[in-house]
Amino acid sequence: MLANTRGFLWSDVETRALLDIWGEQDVQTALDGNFRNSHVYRDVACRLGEMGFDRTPEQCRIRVKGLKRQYYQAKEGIKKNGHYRKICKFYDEMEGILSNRPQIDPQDMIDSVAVGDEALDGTEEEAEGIGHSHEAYMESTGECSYAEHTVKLESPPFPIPVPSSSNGAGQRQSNTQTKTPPMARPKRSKKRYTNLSLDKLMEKFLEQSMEAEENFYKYEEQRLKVEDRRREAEHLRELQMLQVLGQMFAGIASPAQPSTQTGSSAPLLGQHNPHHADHINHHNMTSAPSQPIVIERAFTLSNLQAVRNMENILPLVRNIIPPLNSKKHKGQDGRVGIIGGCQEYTGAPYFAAVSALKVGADLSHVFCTKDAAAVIKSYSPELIVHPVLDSPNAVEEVEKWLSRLHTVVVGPGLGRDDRLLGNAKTIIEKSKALGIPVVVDADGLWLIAQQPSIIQGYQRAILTPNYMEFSRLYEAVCRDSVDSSDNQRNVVRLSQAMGNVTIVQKGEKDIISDGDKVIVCSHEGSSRRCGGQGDLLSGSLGVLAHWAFMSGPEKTNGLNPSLVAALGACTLTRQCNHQAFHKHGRSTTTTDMIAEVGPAFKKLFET
Ligand SMILES: NC(=O)C1=CN([C@@H]2O[C@H](COP(=O)(O)OP(=O)(O)OC[C@H]3O[C@@H](n4cnc5c(N)ncnc54)[C@H](OP(=O)(O)O)[C@@H]3O)[C@@H](O)[C@H]2O)[C@@H](O)CC1
Ligand SMILES: Nc1ncnc2c1ncn2[C@@H]1O[C@H](COP(=O)(O)OP(=O)(O)OP(=O)(O)O)[C@@H](O)[C@H]1O
Repeated sequence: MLANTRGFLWSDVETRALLDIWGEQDVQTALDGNFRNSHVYRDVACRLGEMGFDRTPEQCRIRVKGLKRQYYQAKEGIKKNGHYRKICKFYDEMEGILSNRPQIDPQDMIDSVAVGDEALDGTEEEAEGIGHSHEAYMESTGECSYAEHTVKLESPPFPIPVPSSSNGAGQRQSNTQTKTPPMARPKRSKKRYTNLSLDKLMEKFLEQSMEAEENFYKYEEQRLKVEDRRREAEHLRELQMLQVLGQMFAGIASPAQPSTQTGSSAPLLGQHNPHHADHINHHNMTSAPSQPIVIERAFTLSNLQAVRNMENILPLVRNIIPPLNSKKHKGQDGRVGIIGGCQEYTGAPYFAAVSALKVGADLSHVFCTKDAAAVIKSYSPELIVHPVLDSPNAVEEVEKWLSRLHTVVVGPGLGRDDRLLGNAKTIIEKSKALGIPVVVDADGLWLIAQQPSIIQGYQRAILTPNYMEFSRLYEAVCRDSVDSSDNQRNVVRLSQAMGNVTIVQKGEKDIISDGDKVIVCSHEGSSRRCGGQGDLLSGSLGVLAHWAFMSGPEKTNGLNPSLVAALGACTLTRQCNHQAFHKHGRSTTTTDMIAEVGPAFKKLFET
């Protein structure tokens, strides 16, 4: 369990908050000289919680341990080669805290590692600073990469000499001795040999650390280049297609509509387009030079004439809806899997799964914990409920079904238990390997905020954060706080940082972006905000995403299928809200909205 949370990302803001608390005089005093410090870290975690950061005492302790390790490594690095400071991002903060404490010479730490049990006589704080160097290094890499990008440090190719310690003095070293400044320390002839070789070991260790770090960045750079090339090729294809479409539209444009065009010539590159509708705005927000702007031109050309308001873009959603006919068999119009549902939350997965059915999926599966399954089944006989998510072989159980599913929706009612989140992570990875569209909502987004790379760059992923979930994601990925004055820019920026994964930021207006284009949906809903509306959205989106990806570019007018699906799901959810509110007013619940899915769908997409 702990292993799952250990690597989870700490944002800079969170780390600074931790350091502020940990660096306080009373905390330091409590830690000083105390071998057992769990009560102190309980207090630290509690205070961190009051600041809005949900961390366990153990996570705080491990994070501090990693930071101390980095700090001592950096300090040692400065002594040795003067440019090792970069390994410790929070060097100044650590220096401010630790320099006020009794000095511990890094060499002492090395000595202590070599003599093993010697550290036991020091405080736990000191022992933490020196032990588990590999783990600490792995943590240190969490500073500049995500958990799965940790750089593995090779063990030294030679054994670390551990002197036999039959001598009691060799086994135990007093507290004061550990803290004695190196100059005043009595010489220990027996250890001199050990110290010398450990010096070399330390140098080698530092060299390997830097080499590993350099390699990591090298590979990361290569990976990004390959990704760029792939995206360029994709853009080129899109461009060609859109140009053809643009020409077609230009050819059929009637002279009776000259006011909708910017003249016979195409709009200037990057020029603001005055014909953007109030409800739906398409912007190419990419500041990259030629290609994306040309795409905007082609895109705008075709859409200037076809898209003027919400009613005009709905045909794209209509296009992707599979026709009903008697030749089809059960399952063909969609088999959706919801990954979520635990003891506390049984409504959310039910809402998502049943909404998927009501939109038009043929089969809707829920993969939940054992204790949630009977409850969810009792809500609806239409759902296929698998009580597997907390079983020891959860992933294998889900995997049996995965290849038959068309979409998975991860997160509604999942909860934040580490084991369930770990299983959800593996299920996402397996879905990606199968190319299945993945919608991530609610607690699934919590997981992604901890480990964005799970979904980063997967273009069939759609994330549906509410404002809170968005801020959490944004801070974790962009290492910045959201700019509340420019939501569209925030959404584009997050999408780009996530490798053009589609983001749907839900709210008063839903902002949808794939990092390249933005759609703003402000279809009329209501002011009733009962819980579960987001689940209706994610379940509907699951089905629409499958239909959109199945349809092909001619049906979506070259627009990213994720954008079309997202616009459809947002519009539908808001319409359901509108209709339900019309009937029930303040007493509207998500169940009332689900009852409106059929009529709302018909009104929006089938008339
Ligand atoms: N019937 C069921 O079974 C349902 C189960 N559900 C399931 O519950 C689980 C947890 O989901 P969650 O959304 O409550 O958790 P999380 O994101 O931590 O939010 C916590 C706090 O964030 C805030 N906040 C929220 N939205 C905001 C906004 N738009 N703008 C600003 N702030 C906002 C708000 O803080 P407050 O206003 O209370 O201070 C809130 O208390 C998840 O599995 C989900 O699927 C739901 O689907 C509902 C139906
Ligand atoms: N202020 C608002 N005005 C109109 N519609 C809104 C508003 N806020 C949210 N919505 C709509 O409600 C739907 C769900 O968004 P919401 O922010 O409630 O999600 P959520 O918090 O994830 O929901 P859940 O309760 O399922 O966790 C979206 O379709 C969104 O468009």
